[in-house]
Amino acid sequence: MSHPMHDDIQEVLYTQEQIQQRVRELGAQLTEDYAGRDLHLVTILKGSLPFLADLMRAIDLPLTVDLMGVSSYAGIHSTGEVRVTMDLDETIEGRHVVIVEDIIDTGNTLSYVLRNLRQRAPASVKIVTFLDKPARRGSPLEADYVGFTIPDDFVIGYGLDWNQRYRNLPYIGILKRDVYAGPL
Ligand SMILES: O=P(O)(O)OC[C@H]1O[C@H](OP(=O)(O)OP(=O)(O)O)[C@H](O)[C@@H]1O
Ligand SMILES: Nc1nc2[nH]cnc2c(=O)[nH]1
Repeated sequence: MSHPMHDDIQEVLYTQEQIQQRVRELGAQLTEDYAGRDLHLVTILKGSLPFLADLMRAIDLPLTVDLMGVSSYAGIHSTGEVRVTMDLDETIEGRHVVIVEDIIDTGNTLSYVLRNLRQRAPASVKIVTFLDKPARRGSPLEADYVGFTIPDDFVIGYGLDWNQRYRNLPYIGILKRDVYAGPL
């Protein structure tokens, strides 16, 4: 059945089933790597919420979760200016932190978050990102765990937005050019 939201998609990159499979694999890897340690997941809002919700249930360890609101995109463009919209609730000092991100693109957001979190003296910091788009990276930045490496297209769904919309698409797709090239 046709639906306006789905009509805006040029191509489906990853289906719901492919996403779930890959998240299970990432969860199994983290379960192995963090066995015996207290894992603290720090999620970067808002795009990472669906990934966090799935990933945390795929990790078979005692863990804790906190949220940090960070934003830098307007439409399809990075403003280059990272804004903290909500700070963490708990201290991360002495804790084993894994940052949960939906996508690393230019790397601006995570470079900022890494600098910010390292000042708080955690025991360790690693990064898990569901998507990695290395083509547009400004400075070298590598995630420790990556779901999928994608080409240089603007993607939406599974939490990822365009102007705050499409986050509820259950799959990841490429947005049609005429959607973001046209009037809002
Ligand atoms: O590597 P970068 O080029 O910095 O891009 C990646 C960031 O962009 C998106 O966040 P956005 O600013 O759109 O906020 P949101 O998660 O609330 O949508 C995404 O969730 C990442 O945090
Ligand atoms: N929705 C979305 N947000 C992003 N932030 C950085 N890159 C992207 C992208 O390709 N899609």
